[in-house]
Amino acid sequence: MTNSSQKKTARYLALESLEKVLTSGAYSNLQLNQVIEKNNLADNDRRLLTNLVYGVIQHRLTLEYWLEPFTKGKKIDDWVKALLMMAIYQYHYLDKVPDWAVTDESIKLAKQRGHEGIRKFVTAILHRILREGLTDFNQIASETTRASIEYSVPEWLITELINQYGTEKMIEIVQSLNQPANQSLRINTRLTDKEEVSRQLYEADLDFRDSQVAENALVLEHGVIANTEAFKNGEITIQDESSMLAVENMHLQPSFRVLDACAAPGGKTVQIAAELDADAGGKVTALDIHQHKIKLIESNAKRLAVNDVVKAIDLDARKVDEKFTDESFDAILIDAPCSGFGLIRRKPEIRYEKRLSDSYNLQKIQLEILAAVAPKIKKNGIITYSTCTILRQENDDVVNQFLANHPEFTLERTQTNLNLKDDRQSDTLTILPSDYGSDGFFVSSLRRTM
Ligand SMILES: C[S@@+](CC[C@H](N)C(=O)[O-])C[C@H]1O[C@@H](n2cnc3c(N)ncnc32)[C@H](O)[C@@H]1O
Repeated sequence: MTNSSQKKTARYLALESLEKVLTSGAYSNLQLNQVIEKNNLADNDRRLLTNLVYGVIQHRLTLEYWLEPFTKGKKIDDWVKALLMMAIYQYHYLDKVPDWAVTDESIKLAKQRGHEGIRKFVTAILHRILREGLTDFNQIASETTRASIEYSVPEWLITELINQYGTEKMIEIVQSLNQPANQSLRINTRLTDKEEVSRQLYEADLDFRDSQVAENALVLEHGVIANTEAFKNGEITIQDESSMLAVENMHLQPSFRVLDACAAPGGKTVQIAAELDADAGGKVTALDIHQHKIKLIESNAKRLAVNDVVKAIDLDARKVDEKFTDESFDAILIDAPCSGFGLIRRKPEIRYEKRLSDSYNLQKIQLEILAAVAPKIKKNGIITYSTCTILRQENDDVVNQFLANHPEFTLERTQTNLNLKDDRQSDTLTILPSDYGSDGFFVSSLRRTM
């Protein structure tokens, strides 16, 4: 146990966080936010902490594979295993930290957290690793198992990605998952425009570029958006570029009555709201099944000064019939609950937690939501169905099954903005995390024709 007078270093905090994520199912991003908020860390310590936590989780299967020959048959505590994985991660992936420093720091941590026996055990294993080196992946006979270990993605997901995209694309996708995610921002067009925001960011010394993917997006190359005046004033908000395409495809008009059926925390509700005008009768009704998330939508709307057109209600979208008459909305967004594989870069542990059966269970809910909401769109209106996953079970399969049961709808080609190359075979749009450095995302446009 730590002596409370000792300051917790970035490595100590990383180890604590890893234990929580790897063994108690904590979410890495929430855990990190909490630790960063609680401990007054210098910038470089914060960066090291984030790098270690994300890095070890991203490469978990690889690190376990490398560690296994050195701990074979030995029973070790979870935190000691996490400490050893963290050391291997630094030896292999962090060029800037010399091996001797990693070894010293790891042994110090072992002593701080454990007893003399553990210190000796960790010291012996680290010295052996440095002496003997790490096992080559070529020793793994099966190609899928090798890809699973090398890219640290469960074997079932490797197989599924090969089935859906082919081997070459699978490799591109899984390689991209361990790259840092783009930091993008959306311009709140209710308050400002891209030119004005660009001027402010330039003056604040932030490096940014135009988005290739979405119209009102900028991508930050360097710096922190949350400290800018534009963020504090609600002129910009943090949102992934690809996720902006759902609302950009709704073809909204200021007077529209809009339903956002799965809305919390409200990222897309506020994007919709920015297009509406209360004086013209515009309004977005935002539903979420979880009551505690409703206030997230409300505070988001307030922060971006669009609360005049937002009404948030806790309601299961499968029960919309209880509250709304048929054909009450000009446009509907179903940003469905999904497996979230498009977000692996931001939540690297997702890949280990889900199974293919989860996608099929979600498909059932997605179809139930679509079927319940369908009568609420006016004739000629569009239901935009989107997810942040890249598996067809929750995307094209859902759309095709819905269309098979609803002849009153047709699939319209989802528009791509700006410079996206458009060689799609399908009218739906799937953006892979390997395409533009954004999150993976799926958008489809279902027009009611009868
Ligand atoms: C992908 S998230 C939505 C993200 C949101 N559109 C945004 O841009 O910030 C899906 C949301 O659907 C909600 N949800 C899940 N099942 C639902 C249901 N049956 N009815 C309404 N909301 C549901 C979840 O609580 C979750 O907040």
